[in-house]
Amino acid sequence: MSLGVSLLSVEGLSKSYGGIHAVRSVSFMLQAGEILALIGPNGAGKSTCFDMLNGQNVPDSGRITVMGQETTGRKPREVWRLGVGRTFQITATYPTMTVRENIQVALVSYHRRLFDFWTPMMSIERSEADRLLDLVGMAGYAERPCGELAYGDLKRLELAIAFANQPKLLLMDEPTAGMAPRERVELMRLTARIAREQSIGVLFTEHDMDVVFEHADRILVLNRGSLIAEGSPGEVRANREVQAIYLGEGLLYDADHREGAPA
Ligand SMILES: Nc1ncnc2c1ncn2[C@@H]1O[C@H](COP(=O)(O)OP(=O)(O)OP(=O)(O)O)[C@@H](O)[C@H]1O
Repeated sequence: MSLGVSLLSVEGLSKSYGGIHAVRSVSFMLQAGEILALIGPNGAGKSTCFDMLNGQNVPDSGRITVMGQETTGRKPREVWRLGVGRTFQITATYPTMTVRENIQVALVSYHRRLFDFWTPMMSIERSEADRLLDLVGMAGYAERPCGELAYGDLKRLELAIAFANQPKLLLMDEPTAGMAPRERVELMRLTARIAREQSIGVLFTEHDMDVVFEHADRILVLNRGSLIAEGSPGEVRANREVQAIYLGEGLLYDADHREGAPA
């Protein structure tokens, strides 16, 4: 992991809806190759934060900087063009097209190539599409229609599509939603491996604490719009305020009951 380069810098980000302070003066940094989790109970402000980072929502105040360029309030496509990729909670692929064609469409879009009527779609960016399929362990799926894929494979395809845009920063809003527990861990393991190999920074939200604590280098905890904790998985687990928040949801990691802890 190449720490030192600040890929993303967020300073004093705030957003209110009427009287609801969805996000209150949130600040944090993300380095290249770092896997950062944003967690918090329902309504904590995670999605609002994400949407401001990817341009879908305009902050009331604060500043977002990606690789030295301010992106605050920029449109999603502009943010994407600066190297900020994203994956969606709901899969967004073309079911009647093959797996390879879905990646080819993303590559054509990324390179802004117009369809020319004399070049069949099948031949454009084919080798790059196959390289990306190989990257996510789906080389054998290239000719299969997307609509036939199991949900876990669709998620891996989406990851390949996200990497087709050569992101420097990848935003993943609940990437493992709807997946079986074993598949969740595998998807995040795959994401983390590729991100570290290619020095891509990843910011993800996630409700599954096993996924968070196993894969995040660092964790940010939001509660009622405010950042209440930030640190390594060990530090966040041991944080009293974080434990108290998750107590009601049965996710408490009670340091007092760990082996060796004082009674
Ligand atoms: N468009 C909106 N209009 C009004 N209130 C909103 C809007 N979007 C979010 N909120 C409110 O802002 C707060 C933060 O919501 P947000 O969806 O960002 O939380 P979250 O942490 O992503 O929650 P979840 O884990 O349930 O997805 C909540 O109180 C929510 O009701």
